[in-house]
Amino acid sequence: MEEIDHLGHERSKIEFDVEAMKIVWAGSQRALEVSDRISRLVASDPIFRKDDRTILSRKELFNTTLRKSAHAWKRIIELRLTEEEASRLRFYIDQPAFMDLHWGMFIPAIKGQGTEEQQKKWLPLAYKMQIIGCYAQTELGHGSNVQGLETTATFDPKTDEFILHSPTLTSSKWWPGGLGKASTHALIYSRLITDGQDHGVHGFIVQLRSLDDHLPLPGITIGDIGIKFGNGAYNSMDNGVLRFDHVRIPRDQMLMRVSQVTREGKYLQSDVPRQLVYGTMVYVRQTIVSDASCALSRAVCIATRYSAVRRQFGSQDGGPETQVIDYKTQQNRLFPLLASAYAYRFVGEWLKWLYTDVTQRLQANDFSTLPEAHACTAGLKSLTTSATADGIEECRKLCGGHGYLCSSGLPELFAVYIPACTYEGDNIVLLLQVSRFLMKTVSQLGSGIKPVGTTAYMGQVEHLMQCHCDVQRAEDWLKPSVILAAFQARAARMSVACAQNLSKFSSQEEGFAELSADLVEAAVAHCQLIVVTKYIEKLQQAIPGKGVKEQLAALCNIYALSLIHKHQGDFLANGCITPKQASLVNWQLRSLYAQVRPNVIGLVDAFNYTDHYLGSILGRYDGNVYPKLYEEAWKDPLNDSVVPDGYHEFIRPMLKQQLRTARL
Ligand SMILES: CCCCCCCC/C=C\CCCCCCCCCC(=O)SCCNC(=O)CCNC(=O)[C@H](O)C(C)(C)COP(=O)(O)OP(=O)(O)OC[C@H]1O[C@@H](n2cnc3c(N)ncnc32)[C@H](O)[C@@H]1OP(=O)(O)O
Ligand SMILES: Cc1cc2nc3c(=O)[nH]c(=O)nc-3n(C[C@H](O)[C@H](O)[C@H](O)COP(=O)(O)OP(=O)(O)OC[C@H]3O[C@@H](n4cnc5c(N)ncnc54)[C@H](O)[C@@H]3O)c2cc1C
Repeated sequence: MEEIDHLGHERSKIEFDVEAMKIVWAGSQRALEVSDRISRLVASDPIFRKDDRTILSRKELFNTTLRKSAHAWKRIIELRLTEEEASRLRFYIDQPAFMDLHWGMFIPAIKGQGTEEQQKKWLPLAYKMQIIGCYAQTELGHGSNVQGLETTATFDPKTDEFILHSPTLTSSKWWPGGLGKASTHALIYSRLITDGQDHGVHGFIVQLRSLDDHLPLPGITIGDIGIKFGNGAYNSMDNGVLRFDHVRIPRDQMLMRVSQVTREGKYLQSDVPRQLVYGTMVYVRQTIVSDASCALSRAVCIATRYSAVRRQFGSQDGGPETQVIDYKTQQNRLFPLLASAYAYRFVGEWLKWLYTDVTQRLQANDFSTLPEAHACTAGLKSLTTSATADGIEECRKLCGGHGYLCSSGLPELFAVYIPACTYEGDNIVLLLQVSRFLMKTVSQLGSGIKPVGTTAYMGQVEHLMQCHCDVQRAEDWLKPSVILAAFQARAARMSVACAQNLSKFSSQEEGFAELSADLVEAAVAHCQLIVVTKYIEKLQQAIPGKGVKEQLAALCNIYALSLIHKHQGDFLANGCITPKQASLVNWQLRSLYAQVRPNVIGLVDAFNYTDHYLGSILGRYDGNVYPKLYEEAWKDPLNDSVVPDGYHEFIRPMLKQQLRTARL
């Protein structure tokens, strides 16, 4: 029987080349080919099914994680998948697992902080999965404040070993993914003590479990920290707890690229900056920005398709009711999220370039761009994950009641995504790092040090402090130069205001503590400017395909103007725009919504997500929502029997008792 495309009418209205847009979204024709092939491979393999995840017990869920990970590894070997293909495989399997930490943090940490000799010894074992590693930094008492970690690694010159110890309850390692049940090894961040002196936090490779029977090695207490938010979701991950009781490791298991301990116990600091100990976090924060565009685009794809299927009110003369996507309020909530998904995609691409560039420089001992890379990764990680978490929840609401069903895919997506606002650095703590960087930049203005990179706009601070926005008609808001000038003026004015207010305090520290809420807002303004700038730069490149660039330009304008609307308090209070110009933003936004409306199904089809990956009845490609929702309900285990278990024990006696009371 031929399948009916319930969204066919929508697809017939699309005004641009969706196939060409798929290439832009994937990054290249080759990336699209890889993504497409691997997504189909995963969707067609029954071991990777995920429709039962929310009803499995924790043990069953973890067992599926182990099975899927082992099967994925088998397929990687059998099919000789490249690193890119393997990473796509993990993406489409779509189940957080210990493998993420092994490949995503343990290996990068050894690469970034290990000496050549250490890399030669450990990386081949890790690449072949002969050991499984995790990244154990956070403790029960400290996560954000890395310098406050309490685990100690004390050098014993008699035996040429470090003694790992957890001196307090709060020093227990707590949270590391993969630690609880799967890992054989861990990168332990702990205070280095030599000759009674504390040298601060350093990384150590420590074996935790036997490679023969997986039992914890002597002196090691280890387990899972317990069930986390939401059904399914991040509970496939074995986040763990770990304590050391005087565990000995050889000296050469301290990662020694940044600093070394000699055979005699002497502590040596190399020319490499200490902050490189934090390098793995910079790497992962960069990947999290691209992940944000994936998570947001997934939610938006579901909400957009469903909004085109769903009809409510507005029927005239017995005709069809209005598609909810045609309500302006629905568009005003949904289209900026669609635009944000594209914006995060492009800023993620740029951040990847920035990270590659800084890594090459670090290898050549050029550390000049490290502060900028830290500020950009920290700030953009914070901005994009907060907006994505809120955006997923908004998409759930956009789907009305059915969005609350697990079969919509949105509750699980929300539950699995929200810890991104916390892990790899709490979002507020990270924004405070950005504001520190901005305050330093402002304090150096006029000193001859020219601001570069993403703070180059501060070089024109005098102009930005008093310039006026050049918008008279709504269409003027479509000019990239006008948008950029408004965002630059807002960011510069907010940073300068913070710097001026800071100078009123007797100490920088006191000022930072008192003004931290304002500082965070200045950091957000700076990060939003980066996203807008990188999107506009993307549009300056050649982008082939009929109508593709026009759609991307419309989305760029929606992204920027919806932010001006949302933060108009900042723009107005700082005198960057007038109230009249703020109202023209809304006029222009409405016109942009009308422009993209016929194309939105094409814009979400361009993500090229399979129904397996979306995991949502509301977001099905064919829009066949109602029969499938109805079918799905009957699969619930509660419907296995017509009369529920427990009827005789609880319901019947209650009913009978009421009967007796009524008779009395
Ligand atoms: C199937 C097989 C294939 C599989 C393939 C899989 C691929 C998988 C890929 C990816 C998957 C990844 C999955 C990841 C899941 C997420 C898991 C989550 C893991 C974690 O959460 S790990 C723990 C993270 N913890 C944190 O982020 C802690 C946050 N805190 C900090 O970062 C710091 O403590 C701080 C920055 C907040 C403060 O540090 P502190 O030392 O006190 O520093 P300051 O005094 O403030 O600053 C001093 C100075 O240093 C600069 N600086 C700080 N940090 C950095 C840095 N990272 N880099 C460079 N510089 C830094 C700071 O700006 C100051 O500079 P200044 O002196 O002002 O010039
Ligand atoms: C799902 C998940 C997976 C994780 N995986 C790992 C892992 O694999 N390895 C690992 O080592 N860790 C991991 N973590 C730990 C994670 O990195 C930390 O939880 C995170 O860095 C936040 O630190 P915290 O818990 O100490 O938060 P806290 O710092 O205690 O934050 C609590 C509150 O205090 C506020 N706050 C803290 N400091 C300041 C400040 N200076 N100014 C203003 N406000 C402040 C925060 O904004 C927040 O609102 C994971 C966490 C989660 C949730």
